[in-house]
Amino acid sequence: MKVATAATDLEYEYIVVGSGAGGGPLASRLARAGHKTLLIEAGQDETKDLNVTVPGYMAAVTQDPKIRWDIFVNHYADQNRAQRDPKYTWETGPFQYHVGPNPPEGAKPLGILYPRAGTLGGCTSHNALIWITPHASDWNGIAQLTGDDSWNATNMNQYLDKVYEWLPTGPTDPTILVNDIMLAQHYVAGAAAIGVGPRPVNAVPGLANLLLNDPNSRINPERDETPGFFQVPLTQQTGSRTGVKDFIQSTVQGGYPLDIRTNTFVTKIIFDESGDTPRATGVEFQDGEYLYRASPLSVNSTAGTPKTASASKELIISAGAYNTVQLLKLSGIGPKEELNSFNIKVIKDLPGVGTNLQDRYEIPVNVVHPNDFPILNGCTFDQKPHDECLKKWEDNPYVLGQRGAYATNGLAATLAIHSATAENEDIDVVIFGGPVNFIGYFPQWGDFAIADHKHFSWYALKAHTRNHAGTVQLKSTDPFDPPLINFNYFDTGTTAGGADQLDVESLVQAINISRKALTDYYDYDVLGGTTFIEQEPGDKVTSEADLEQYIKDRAWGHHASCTAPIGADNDPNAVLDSQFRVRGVQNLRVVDASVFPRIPGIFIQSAIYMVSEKAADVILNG
Ligand SMILES: Cc1cc2nc3c(=O)[nH]c(=O)nc-3n(C[C@H](O)[C@H](O)[C@H](O)COP(=O)(O)OP(=O)(O)OC[C@H]3O[C@@H](n4cnc5c(N)ncnc54)[C@H](O)[C@@H]3O)c2cc1C
Repeated sequence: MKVATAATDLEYEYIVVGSGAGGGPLASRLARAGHKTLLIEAGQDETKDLNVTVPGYMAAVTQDPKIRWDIFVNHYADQNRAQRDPKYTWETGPFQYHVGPNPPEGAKPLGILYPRAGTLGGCTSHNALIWITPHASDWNGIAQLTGDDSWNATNMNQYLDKVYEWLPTGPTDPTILVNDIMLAQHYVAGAAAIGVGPRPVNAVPGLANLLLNDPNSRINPERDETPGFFQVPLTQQTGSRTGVKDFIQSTVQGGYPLDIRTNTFVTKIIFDESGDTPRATGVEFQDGEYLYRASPLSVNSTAGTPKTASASKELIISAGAYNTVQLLKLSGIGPKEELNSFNIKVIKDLPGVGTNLQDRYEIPVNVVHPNDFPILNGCTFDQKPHDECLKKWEDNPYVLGQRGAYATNGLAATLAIHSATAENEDIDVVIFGGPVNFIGYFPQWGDFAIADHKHFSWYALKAHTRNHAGTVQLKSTDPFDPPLINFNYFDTGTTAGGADQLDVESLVQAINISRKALTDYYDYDVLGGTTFIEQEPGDKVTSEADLEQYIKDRAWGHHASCTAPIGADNDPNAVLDSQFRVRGVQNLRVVDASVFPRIPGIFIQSAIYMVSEKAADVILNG
């Protein structure tokens, strides 16, 4: 890969900061249009690492010290309340953690782990690969809010086509699943719980048929509202992870003028203030591995000397929902009071920067069987010579069905539901099933999730959540210090019109459906799967009130977004206009998960990729 090295090299037409879902496609498109473009990435290129390429390692990759950033967030400002979550984490030494109650003397409270990736491809290089495209209402909402018709869903379709030019996707091969009868029994029961299960005698072929249902169907005009049982499309091709990393690399290999500068951390945006309106002209950065203090390898890192790079046309910030906010604020773009309190010179008072933080709410029902799921036989998830599933994956590179368990993320099927408290006609809850013990994120969550092969989770995700009361604020003026992140969950966040309660009720309904799937499992005992015991929430948590408490204590999210939102011209909290331009300054845009006024769809990477393609179109074609 071509790498820009000396500071004197660094004059570009466009600079894009961050190579994730937002920055990667855009930088590639700008270069493919012939523009000299610099893509700056804090992390390094780990795209050949098996942790990244093997879908079955999707938990292991989030623990990889070369890739991971440990960000800790607060679900509740009240720490006593926050600590009701058994995932609440304490620091006992540098990157040494205690999880749960009774921390050792002197341990420092941190909050809830929010995994992030500092690496080429950003979080798309470590995410769970799930590919579910946005709802039409997501785009039409932005069109309505801004009066910019180019956001309407029909027009946005072209950007999905653009993404598919470089991103292969596909579901888990059904033959991998139907060989595991216990797993198949869970899946048919899930289908039965929502009224579409095959008859028991026809369970296995019936399941194979159900797994043909595509949740992203572009043929069904009622796709957004259609409940049912669906396959889960993944960002994979013949069982290897795909993502923007591939598009970036093929752009460089194709000889387009794209320079990638990895191990480079941008600390500040440079403005020319000589005119009436401040104009972004470039960035200050430092070279060095693992500079950000969220990286466990930062303990040994040393920053290089500060350098600069200039952009003659535009600078685009795509550092993700947390880091884009941090960079804007450190550069003088944000709420005046907060900037003043840190003695940061105000370039533009934009009160909305770092507000409006949104996410899903997710919650599991987990059971344990007395025996292992056969699909996981030989899987040790550790790349060691005894990892027979890796051998199978490596020995069968071309045929998806023969690559075995590692050719999937383990979450092969989902129930899609329109909950009783959904805001509109769209599906608003999905419930994924897989042979895993998933209870959310905490240090070493991946090891916990696959510590044995006996667990099964139905885990629910509430889409179109109503809470928009989260914040991202500076902790200090040190650019390597992660910011303060408060989600203000449920009744401590957006409560107008009973918003918090409506979201909780959707999740109670999801738990009840998950439990029905577990009851219906026994209707299919002709398949011969063994019995199980519910562990989470557990048989003592049954009343409505107890279920609500379980959800409020333990829910989590992993689609942080909306912190530098696009909005109407007359909205003082709108950070961006409908063309991604930062209001009140010139030559500066934001393109990543931050840009949404409302959290889109069910899974967010598709929406961000589409937005990135749209931004390229706007920048190149006006
Ligand atoms: C564990 C996990 C699983 C997920 N699974 C799914 C899934 O299955 N499906 C789905 O749709 N979504 C999933 N997501 C969410 C999705 O991957 C992210 O929302 C998406 O990648 C965000 O894109 P982004 O461009 O906003 O930010 P990112 O992808 O985070 O990219 C930002 C990049 O900017 C770099 N950067 C940050 N600050 C600086 C700086 N100052 N200087 C230089 N570089 C910088 C970072 O290193 C990073 O590479 C998951 C997220 C997590 C954490």
